[in-house]
Amino acid sequence: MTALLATEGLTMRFGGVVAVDNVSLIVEERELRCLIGPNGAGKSTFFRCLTGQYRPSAGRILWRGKDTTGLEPHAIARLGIGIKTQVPSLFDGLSAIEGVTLAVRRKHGEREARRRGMVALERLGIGALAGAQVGLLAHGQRQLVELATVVAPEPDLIILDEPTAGMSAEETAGTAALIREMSRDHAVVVVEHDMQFIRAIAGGITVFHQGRVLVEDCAAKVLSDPRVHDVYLGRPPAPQVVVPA
Ligand SMILES: Nc1ncnc2c1ncn2[C@@H]1O[C@H](COP(=O)(O)OP(=O)(O)OP(=O)(O)O)[C@@H](O)[C@H]1O
Repeated sequence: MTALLATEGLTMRFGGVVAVDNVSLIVEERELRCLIGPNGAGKSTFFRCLTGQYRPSAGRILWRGKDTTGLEPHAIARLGIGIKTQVPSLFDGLSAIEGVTLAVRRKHGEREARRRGMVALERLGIGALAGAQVGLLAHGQRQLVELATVVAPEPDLIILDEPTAGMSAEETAGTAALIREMSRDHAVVVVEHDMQFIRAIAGGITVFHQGRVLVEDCAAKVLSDPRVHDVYLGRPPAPQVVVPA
């Protein structure tokens, strides 16, 4: 069967630096995958190639088997890929529902866009914040509204760059649960540093190291792999790594 998203030999060079080195990766429908790795491993560069911010130096990106290498970000969004970068995308002066409605209005009329926006806010547990001004929300709440704008257009694939950055432990646990829930209907790829979050998500993990894929497996195996501990955590595996079923 054709994969939802595939990269073939994806490579990104900056002068003499090979930030992403011949990465072939497959994401299936409704798969939940975390991309992890130490600082400088190439995760952000890979993310930016997938989202159209960078045009790869070599290799291909295939969406449902079709070559989409080098498409601009707006064209990638139109394929059915929802992207959340670390850069805030919402206007401070809008209410949460106005912000989320904007994200859906391209595809639907105002009333239907608002209805879908409300569904997305409720799905993320923040329906009560619909009327709140985005600029006045706490950081974690704002992140959830940003996530709602990504989910509301019902993309087939959601790509998130460090969605829990700056969140409290409670918000991080809540976001992990939400992302697991989202992955029932959407494929989700998450670039993340937070090991608590990665354990809580317990999806598949791809570990980057020096621009390449070092290990790719389920969370339980990856988190107890000595190679991962060597390069990523810099210490031997903990005696017991508990991963939720
Ligand atoms: N625009 C750029 N110009 C030159 N070198 C770059 C550029 N962006 C990234 N690099 C280099 O490419 C390599 C991979 O960087 P990248 O930011 O993708 O890693 P990362 O895994 O996302 O790291 P972090 O977790 O710190 O964000 C690093 O050596 C980095 O210095």
